[in-house]
Amino acid sequence: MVIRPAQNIDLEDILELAASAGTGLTTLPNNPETISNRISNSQQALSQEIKQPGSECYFFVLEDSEDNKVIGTSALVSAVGLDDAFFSYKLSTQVTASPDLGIYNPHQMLVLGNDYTGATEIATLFLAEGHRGGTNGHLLSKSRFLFLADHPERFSEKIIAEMRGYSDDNGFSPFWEALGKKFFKMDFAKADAVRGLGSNTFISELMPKHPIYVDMLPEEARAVIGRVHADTAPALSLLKKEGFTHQNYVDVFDGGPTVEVQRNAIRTIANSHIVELVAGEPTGNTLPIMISNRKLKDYRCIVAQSRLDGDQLVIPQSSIDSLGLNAGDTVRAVELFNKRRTPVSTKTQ
Ligand SMILES: NC(=[NH2+])NCCC[C@H](N)C(=O)O
Repeated sequence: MVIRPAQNIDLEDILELAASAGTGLTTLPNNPETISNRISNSQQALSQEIKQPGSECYFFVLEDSEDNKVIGTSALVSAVGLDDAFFSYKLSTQVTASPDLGIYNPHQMLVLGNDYTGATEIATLFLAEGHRGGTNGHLLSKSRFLFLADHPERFSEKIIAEMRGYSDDNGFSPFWEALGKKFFKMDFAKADAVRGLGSNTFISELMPKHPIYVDMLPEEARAVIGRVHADTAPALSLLKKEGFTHQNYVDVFDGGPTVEVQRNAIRTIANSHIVELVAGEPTGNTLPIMISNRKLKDYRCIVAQSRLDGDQLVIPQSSIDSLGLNAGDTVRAVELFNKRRTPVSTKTQ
């Protein structure tokens, strides 16, 4: 299993994954034009010298190198909201009180804003059913952090993840039904698909202009504010272990949580080391180690069983080959599982 940048030849495999992802995985639409633009944007960013984050998207795939099949996707957007406004709802508090009457009422309000403008977004995490569990989901998600660590000038200090919000098996979102639908006059799948094409202009045009009092929404909608899609729960728990926290921002369409972290606080980055590759069979107690070759266009990231306790990392020659490196080259490596926790399966984010 190898992480590498997406290429044009992956288009068909990626569309197959997109078709199986269903509604709500906004940035992986089943649309050939959007996906192929994203691949080109990514290829271009990887071959340019970039000194500060812009609207680049780095699009990665997880390839099963045995049959050259792409089984997962993930991406990094350098900075959101620079070409187009990036919207979130902030859950803020307003207190109305009348001490004379003995009435005290804290209200939650949904306030529309662009507070995450300029932040780096991790997105588009999807792993084919049948490959979930084990190390794949962790490699897909966390390889982005090793990439961030080696190319900091391309990204912001603040990293966010919009988690896919709650919707049922039929793609029905109670939050959308109660709120967005009244203003957009379309169902959730359609709104999510339009957003997936990459433009947020219709959000500025159609979203309600005033804050929304949460108390005035029906119970079914209130209940899913800040809740994730069932397939996304493992991805959220992984990000929380990396240090991401929820600061009361939610998605404007489905109420899913947006989580954030300062780049250098990300555990995978903080615990990673630059080490020299040695070809061989590791001895003693080995653990899954995530290893990045630290490159751009030729970026590769893998997991190999080894031990990370010095300046050198012993892995088989075949693993060195899949990184496109030679013995003696340096890599960035980290134990894949924080604090040796048991793996959970990761599906979508
Ligand atoms: N429906 C949502 N809350 N979508 C937000 C984005 C979900 C996911 N992070 C993605 O990249 O597509």
